Amino acid sequence: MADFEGAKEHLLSVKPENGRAIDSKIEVRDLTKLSNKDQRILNKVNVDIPKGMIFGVIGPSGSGKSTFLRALNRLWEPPSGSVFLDGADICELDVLELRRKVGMLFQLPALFEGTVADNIRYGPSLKGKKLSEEEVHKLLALADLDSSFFHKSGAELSVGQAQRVSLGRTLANEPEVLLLDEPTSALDPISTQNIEDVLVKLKEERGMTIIMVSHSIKQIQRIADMVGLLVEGEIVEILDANSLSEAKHPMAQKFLRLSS
Ligand SMILES: Nc1ncnc2c1ncn2[C@@H]1O[C@H](COP(=O)(O)OP(=O)(O)OP(=O)(O)O)[C@@H](O)[C@H]1O
Repeated sequence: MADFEGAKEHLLSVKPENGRAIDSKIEVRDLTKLSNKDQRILNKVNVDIPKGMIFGVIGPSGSGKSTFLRALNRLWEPPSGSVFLDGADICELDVLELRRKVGMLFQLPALFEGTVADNIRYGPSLKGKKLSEEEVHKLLALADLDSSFFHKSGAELSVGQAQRVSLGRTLANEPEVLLLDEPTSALDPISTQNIEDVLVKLKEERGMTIIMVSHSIKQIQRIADMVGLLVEGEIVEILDANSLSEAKHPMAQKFLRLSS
């Protein structure tokens, strides 16, 4: 397991606005989003996410978790505030290149027509690269799918299998960061565990930075290193995933009490 103790201490002790955290992969500064009716969906969110960490995002329904996640690969453009990837403002990066580096997985998998191999090959093909059979098999294995899936049609897969193909398709772009929006909420416990195992492996073996929204406190405790608690569009606390009971914000305490 990677040693995050220094990064954790730093994250817990330094206010992001006071400067860049050590080895941050993602820095979010004063990220704000208003709704059409001028309601604050996100309100000056500041957070530094260290490289190679699984960072969980939890909070009540409607608190802005998905909106936060979607800002990180420009599924919406921040009207106010900034997001930096390795110190570079993401608004200054080519958006397709950004989305290769910062891959995203949603609650429900949406596969393209065709075989599993077609799906896995899709991202690289946009850059003119055709993955070899061996490369596809490696990606299948990485997503915990055996070689029998290669020729299967996306339409004949279970939701759990399709979610793993989605993960393999995202990994084919060789992302450095994975954004996951409740990726296991539609899955049974076994499929959930398969995905969790893959995520932990990606972190430990590839140093991938993973940011995951989840409604499951238990899941966050199982796999996350740090957790950001979003309440009414604000990150009110950042905690060690093993110390959620130490939350001090009253809404955070209430949310955690009712969720456990
Ligand atoms: N494009 C939009 N226009 C207006 N309001 C929006 C838009 N997108 C989201 N919202 C509102 O912003 C708030 C936050 O939504 P978001 O989906 O980010 O919350 P969430 O924490 O992910 O919720 P959940 O846990 O239920 O998925 C909600 O009140 C939602 O209705």
